[in-house]
Amino acid sequence: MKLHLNDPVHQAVEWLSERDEEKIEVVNDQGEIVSKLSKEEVQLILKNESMSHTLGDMLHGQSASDPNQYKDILQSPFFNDIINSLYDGVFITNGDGITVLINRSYERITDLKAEQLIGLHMSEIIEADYISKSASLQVIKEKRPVTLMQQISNGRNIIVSGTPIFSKNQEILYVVNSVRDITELLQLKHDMEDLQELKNLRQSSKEAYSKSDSSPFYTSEKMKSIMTLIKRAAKTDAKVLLHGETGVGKTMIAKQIHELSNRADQNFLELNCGALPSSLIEAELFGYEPGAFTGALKKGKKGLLEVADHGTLFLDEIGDLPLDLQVKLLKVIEDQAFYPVGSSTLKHIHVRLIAASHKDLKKLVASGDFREDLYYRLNVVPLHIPPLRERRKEIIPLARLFAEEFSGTYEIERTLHVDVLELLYDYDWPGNIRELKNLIEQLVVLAPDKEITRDLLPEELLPTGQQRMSDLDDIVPLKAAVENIEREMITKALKKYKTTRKAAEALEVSQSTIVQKMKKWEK
Ligand SMILES: Nc1ncnc2c1ncn2[C@@H]1O[C@H](COP(=O)(O)OP(=O)(O)OP(=O)(O)O)[C@@H](O)[C@H]1O
Repeated sequence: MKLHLNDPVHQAVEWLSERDEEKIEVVNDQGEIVSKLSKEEVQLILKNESMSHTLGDMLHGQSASDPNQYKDILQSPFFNDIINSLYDGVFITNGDGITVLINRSYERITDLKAEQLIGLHMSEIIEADYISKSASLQVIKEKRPVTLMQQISNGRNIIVSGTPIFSKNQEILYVVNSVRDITELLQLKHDMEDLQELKNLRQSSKEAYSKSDSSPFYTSEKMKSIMTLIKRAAKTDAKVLLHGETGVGKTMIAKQIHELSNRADQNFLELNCGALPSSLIEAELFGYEPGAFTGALKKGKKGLLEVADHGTLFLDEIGDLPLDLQVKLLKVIEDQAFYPVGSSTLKHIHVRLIAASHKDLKKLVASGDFREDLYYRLNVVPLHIPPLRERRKEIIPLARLFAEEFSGTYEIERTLHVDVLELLYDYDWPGNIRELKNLIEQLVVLAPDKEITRDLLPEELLPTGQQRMSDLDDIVPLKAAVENIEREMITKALKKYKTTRKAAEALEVSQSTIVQKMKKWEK
């Protein structure tokens, strides 16, 4: 015979005493067996229950009054294996707030051991300063899941989410807390990001290696949009003013503007206004008549303005042009004509001017070092060329291009190991593309094997803490050693001061010395 959950308890008592059966089956509305009760169990429960209660009340009451029924589960090896395999910490208290179980991850995160905690009430754990506050006590008080931040005695911050487990009559049997270390969470997030970065890097270097045509110029979004402007400006005769740190490729861009313009089959000439003294700049720009000044060529010389007629003249480091020459240049722009030094014959010209500066010309105007009228004349199309570190996407394709180029020049095939590419990518390149190009040339020449590996990289490219001591035992010709030190010091100064002028000041040499040396290393 079966009894229903709604049948009174006394019916079960009577039924069991009349028959000789061991167990009675209790079913629900669907006829499913929900429990099998023995005589002993019924008698035991009867001690606490009234005879008028139903079997349903009795069964629910049994779970409420006996949390020990879960004790076996909590102590079973299988359950412990599961709990210990979790990455998150687990901390379980009973409904009174007494610790009954913690897993290994909790021990790892908090440095607290099970032996220290099991059996202690949460308030004792707080009192002992093991934790700052208890999620379990709050869960017990509020009878709902709670998430809070706790500080642990080892100094870590953790997030605890406590969830109550209720009996059928809504009493809390246990509180299960899952615990996460915030520092670990952040670390995981960083690891994920690093992994993604590395994947992108390997992907982009793979793509770069598989490209057959070597034209990786301007793969970054920044440079692509600058190229759009360049193409537009190239179609006109508008003057372009390029601004950007040394070595970012201003000269190269000026050449491209020329090549994209309808002057492409005429001359493109360049004058570095920072590398020559004022009198020589004047002679270079305007040319001179025979015997115009001491040391002048006998037959005179055509100025760049004249040679560049119908073509393009690129005035690099325009910020270094002395004020008296600024006035003369302004006049050339206004008149489209000039007098060579020592001559009374006016030369009419039709030259496109492109100027460049690593200095902020607006500031020079403000300080009175650059004429405002000339600034506005030159600044028709202003273009800022970002430093390489702001367009890192280009580092790897460029490095690869230079490695190919120099492999061809020196007739030795050299490729860059992916570790090297990663370090190149991470470096800030104070000397920009020029510095990158110089380094790759050095590496191609010096690498003993086909693949260029990270041990050949200069110290400044290695992550901090992995830097090598200079190999002082190597004997090299003194000239080469001095040059290496010069190069190292200039690179360091450029990295620190960002501009050739400030680097020159710090190294107590002229700015043109630095520019000349960098250009020499480039060759
Ligand atoms: N996009 C590029 N692709 C390949 N090589 C480049 C690129 N941009 C620059 N370079 C190379 O980098 C070196 C430095 O470039 P460039 O002389 O144009 O820089 P710059 O900004 O004019 O420097 P400075 O201000 O010192 O005159 C040159 O050897 C140039 O060929």
